[in-house]
Amino acid sequence: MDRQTGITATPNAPAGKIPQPSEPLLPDDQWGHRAWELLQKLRLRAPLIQCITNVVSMDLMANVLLAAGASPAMLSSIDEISDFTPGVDALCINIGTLSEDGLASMRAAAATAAAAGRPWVLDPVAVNASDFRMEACLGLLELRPAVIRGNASEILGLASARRIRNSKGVDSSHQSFDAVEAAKSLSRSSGAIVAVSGDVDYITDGHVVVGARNGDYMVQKITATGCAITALIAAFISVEPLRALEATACALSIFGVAAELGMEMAAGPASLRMHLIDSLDGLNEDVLVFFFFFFFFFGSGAILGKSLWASIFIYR
Ligand SMILES: Nc1ncnc2c1ncn2[C@@H]1O[C@H](COP(=O)(O)OP(=O)(O)OP(=O)(O)O)[C@@H](O)[C@H]1O
Ligand SMILES: Cc1ncsc1CCO
Ligand SMILES: [Mg+2]
Repeated sequence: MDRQTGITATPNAPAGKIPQPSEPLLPDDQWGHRAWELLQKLRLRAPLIQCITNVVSMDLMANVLLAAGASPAMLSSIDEISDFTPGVDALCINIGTLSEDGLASMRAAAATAAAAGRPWVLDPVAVNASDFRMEACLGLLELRPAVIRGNASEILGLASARRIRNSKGVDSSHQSFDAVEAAKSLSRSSGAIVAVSGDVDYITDGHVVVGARNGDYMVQKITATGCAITALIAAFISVEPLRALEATACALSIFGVAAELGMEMAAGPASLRMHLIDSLDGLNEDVLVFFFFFFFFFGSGAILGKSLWASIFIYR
């Protein structure tokens, strides 16, 4: 496991078989540096990210993208896609508040992005809730997303192409670990990198599985954080499209670092939302070390229990 970010690279293959990653896998001790490097690259390029997303997530998603250094655009009318989408750096599609019109826009935008060589990512929110959603997602998969990010229940349902019974809407009824095999199978069938969020986030190209441990339990209490992370993944892969597994893991980890840092200042979900955005803005390795010492001497002491902080400290 990389000490700085908590990312673990696990060649998850049957005994005796050598995993065949879609991209060369970083050695364990290089993931931390890579995450910061990609965040820096993102800030320098300020990629334009189009998001066709649900009405609940729009504000948080746009603010998370801005704080990370990207340029969000929540344009969703089908009449604007041919003008706008070919010029974006990446596209994020989220079916959270799906409608017939919305789906037509999503399909047109995904096809346009793909034709223009722009990567697009899919967030299959509540895919188990209705046949309409499941069929919409299965149709979108044919348009070849670069990354699919969902919670465990969503990935389990989408991987089997059948609605799972004990799901409860937009929140997960499963642990991320339970969806690892489903994620691998979905990745192989769709050709996309698949990320499952949860206490540990798992990311796979169908051959190897990478885990990212950063984050805080309280993040789940803020609606649309998963949606915002999917948009952040779009921003990361736009600056490193040929290493989408790496970029996806780094995006999840960086968001988790911001959540851990934000949690040091938060009293609950509402203030965490604010502090998370503040933390992501301007976050870099040096800032993190400064905050580590600050909270170590003046904070609650909770910092000592966090893998990131302890790891970063030991790493240095
Ligand atoms: N049990 C947990 N402990 C710590 N962090 C968690 C836990 N569950 C989820 N998270 C974190 O919460 C964030 C959102 O993930 P989650 O799985 O809740 O997405 P989601 O269900 O798609 O969210 P939403 O639909 O509200 O956007 C991720 O950063 C994830 O790492
Ligand atoms: C609560 C909610 N309902 C539809 S989308 C959404 C945001 C979290 O996915
Ligand atoms: Mg979700």
